Formats: sequence, C-alpha cells, structure tokens
Amino acid sequence: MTTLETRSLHQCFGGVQGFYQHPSEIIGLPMRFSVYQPPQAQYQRVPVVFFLAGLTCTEETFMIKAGAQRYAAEYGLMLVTMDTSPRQTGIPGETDDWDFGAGAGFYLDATQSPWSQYFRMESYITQELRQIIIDQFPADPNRIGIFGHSMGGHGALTLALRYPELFRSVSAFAPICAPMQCPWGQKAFRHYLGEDQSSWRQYDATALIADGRSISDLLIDQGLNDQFLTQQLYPEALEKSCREADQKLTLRFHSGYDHSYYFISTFIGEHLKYHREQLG
Ligand SMILES: N[C@@H](CCC(=O)N[C@@H](CS)C(=O)NCC(=O)O)C(=O)O
Repeated sequence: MTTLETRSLHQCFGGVQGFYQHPSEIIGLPMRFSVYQPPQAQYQRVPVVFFLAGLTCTEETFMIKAGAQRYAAEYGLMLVTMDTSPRQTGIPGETDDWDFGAGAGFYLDATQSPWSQYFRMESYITQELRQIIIDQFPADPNRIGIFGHSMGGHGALTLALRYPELFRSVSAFAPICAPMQCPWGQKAFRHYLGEDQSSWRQYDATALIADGRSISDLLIDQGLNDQFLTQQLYPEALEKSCREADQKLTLRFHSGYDHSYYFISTFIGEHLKYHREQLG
C-alpha cells in the first residue's frame, strides 16, 4: 500500500479537509491530491465524488474556491481532487505553455514520447488514486461519482463514458465538450496522442457518444458570459450528439456567468445534490 504523506489537515464544517502527497507508481513521480471527509465519514463509509479541475489548477484550487465542503457535509459526500498533471518531469518545455504540459494533463494516457513516460492521468485516477481512496479512507467503493470543470469537465465526461463501472454519476461545469474540434484539445491531443486522429475519438465526449458509449444521466451547467465558450467548449456539439444517440442530458445555460470559480460556487450545491441522489 502506498505511503501517504499528510501535508495538512483542517477541520471544516464538522469534517476534515486533508492535503496529501505520495510516490505514484503509475506516474513515476510524487503526486498530490486532497480529500474532504464529511462528518458522516467518522462512523460509516460514505459516497465519494471526484472533482477534476481545469487548466492551470492544482489539487488545492477546487477545495479553496468552490465552497463545496458546506454541501458535502450536508449530503454526507466525500470529495476528492487531484493535481491536473505530473509536475517537474524534466521534459523540456513542460512549463512553457499554460494550456499544455504542466497543469494541463487532459486526463488521458499519453502515447507519444516524451510525454508518455509520465503523463498518465487516466490510469492514475481510475486505478491508483481510486484504490488509495477505497483502501485508506472511509469511502464506499460502489458509490463513486465524477465531475469537473473545463478541461476537468472533459475529463469527467470521458472517464465516465469509458469507465461506467467505476463512476455511477457524472456532471460538469463548462466542459470542453468536443476537444477534437477546439484549439486546446487539438494542441494537447497532437502532442500527447500523435497525428492519427482516430486515436483521439476515445478522449472526446461528443465522439464517444456518437460511437455508442452512454451513461445513465448527465448534468452540465454553462455560463453564457464564459470567455472560452465559443472558441473552446462547444456544448452544442455534445447536445447534438446526445440527441442523435438518445443520451439523456440536462444542459443548462446561465446568462451573465463567466468561466470562473464564482460560476462554479454558484451551482456547486445543486451538483452535489444531484450526485447524492444519483449515488443513492
Ligand atoms: N491562465 C489563463 C486562464 C486559465 C483558466 O481560466 N483556468 C481555469 C480553468 S480552464 C481555472 O479554473 N483557473 C483557476 C482559477 O480560476 O482559480 C488565462 O490567463 O487566461
């Protein structure tokens, strides 16, 4: 069992907010993550929701900015967040861009050198981190959901579609819905996955649904004043794919809201309520 280094613990809404680091076998480097344990976790295993953050974020961003712990305590949900990529890999140029490399792992397993040696966030989350949460925290392994924001919304959608046996509920804030079609996704996929676009489809929620993958339900919130909406996010492409495939989708547009955590914190309570209901 991997040894966790506890970086800090904080009492929060009757539960415990913890920040951890461990030597990751799958990444081959130290990885950081954080867990909020609600008060109910003191005496029983509780349902869990993984949150995947967006570009430039770390394992701290959501826990500091989303205001989620109040609702997690109310609904008895454990929250798990992780860093958005491996760090300090030594790969030349890994910190040159804010939308690629460090802070931009895109929740996939890279196949192209040099990234493929370390950038394996898909396996890290679905195998190693999931197992740590089940083994070392009072988590109910049969009630795990996933959600995320922007790049992390893309991650939540694609991991839920690819691993329906692992994640029983899914939602997203302003997700990158069709990464094969937008500049952020094309840049990342070209470097991580190579030029052959047939290998990109498995990491594109709109394509996965068109190719027959499905999930029981899906909730997405999107601000209409989001500075990335028209260039990068393409919710209408996902909506079309869902409609054609008969995939259930609740896509809500909100006038005035931008891409920030002010938007996320406004709707976080509704997302956690949704996950609590879906997870039973
Ligand atoms: N660094 C970019 C913005 C990156 C950005 O907006 N990241 C989003 C996710 S895509 C985020 O959550 N940032 C962290 C924050 O708002 O605290 C810029 O300067 O335009």
